[in-house]
Amino acid sequence: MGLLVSKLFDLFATWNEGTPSRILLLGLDNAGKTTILYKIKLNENICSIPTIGFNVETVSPVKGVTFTVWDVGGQKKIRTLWKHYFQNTQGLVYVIDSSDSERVSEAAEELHGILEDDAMYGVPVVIIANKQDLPNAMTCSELVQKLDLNKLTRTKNKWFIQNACAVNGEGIYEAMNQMAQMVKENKS
Ligand SMILES: Nc1nc2c(ncn2[C@@H]2O[C@H](COP(=O)(O)OP(=O)(O)OP(=O)(O)O)[C@@H](O)[C@H]2O)c(=O)[nH]1
Ligand SMILES: [Mg+2]
Repeated sequence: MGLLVSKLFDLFATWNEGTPSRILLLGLDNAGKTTILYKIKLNENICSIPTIGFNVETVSPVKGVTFTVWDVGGQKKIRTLWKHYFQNTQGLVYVIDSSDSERVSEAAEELHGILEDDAMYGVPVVIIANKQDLPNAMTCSELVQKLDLNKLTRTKNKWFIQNACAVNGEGIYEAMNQMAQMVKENKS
């Protein structure tokens, strides 16, 4: 009997691993979300246009891990649509244009707004400090301050910040690997 239960448990674990986790990819317009999505999916630099609506792709950025990634347009007038994608989200990837210091407070406000929603309670967050190739890109430690990331711990969201450059792919694997770990920890 014990053996049967153990076998069933293993079977369930395998099945559960194969189920894609639902990941939401958000951030202000022009942050680089769509560029990141297709870098992961195709390992190519696509010529992106601003997203009106969303893109969704199933990707396997890390061995043994499958994500369904929802990339939702970030223009101000369509950010009110973000909340319709929150339900059942298992991880949030929040993308920042690190060279855009003028809009970093707007990016912070939107991030905290997302995480105030009940549906996002406890959802782990990976912040991608994108566009590190551009001059005057803010560093991760600057962004921790400017985005007030320590507040997230108080709202029960584990977080991690990763430097990246979507155009050459630097830091993208690391960000996804971290997301995979955090989603796994959150499930168990
Ligand atoms: N220099 C540089 N440019 C980048 C990087 N990542 C993205 N871009 C450029 O930034 C611009 C916007 O990228 P998108 O991926 O379309 O941005 P988005 O976040 O999807 O924007 P919306 O769909 O409007 O919300 C494009 O011209 C990209 O080529 C990066 O790491 N470095
Ligand atoms: Mg886009």
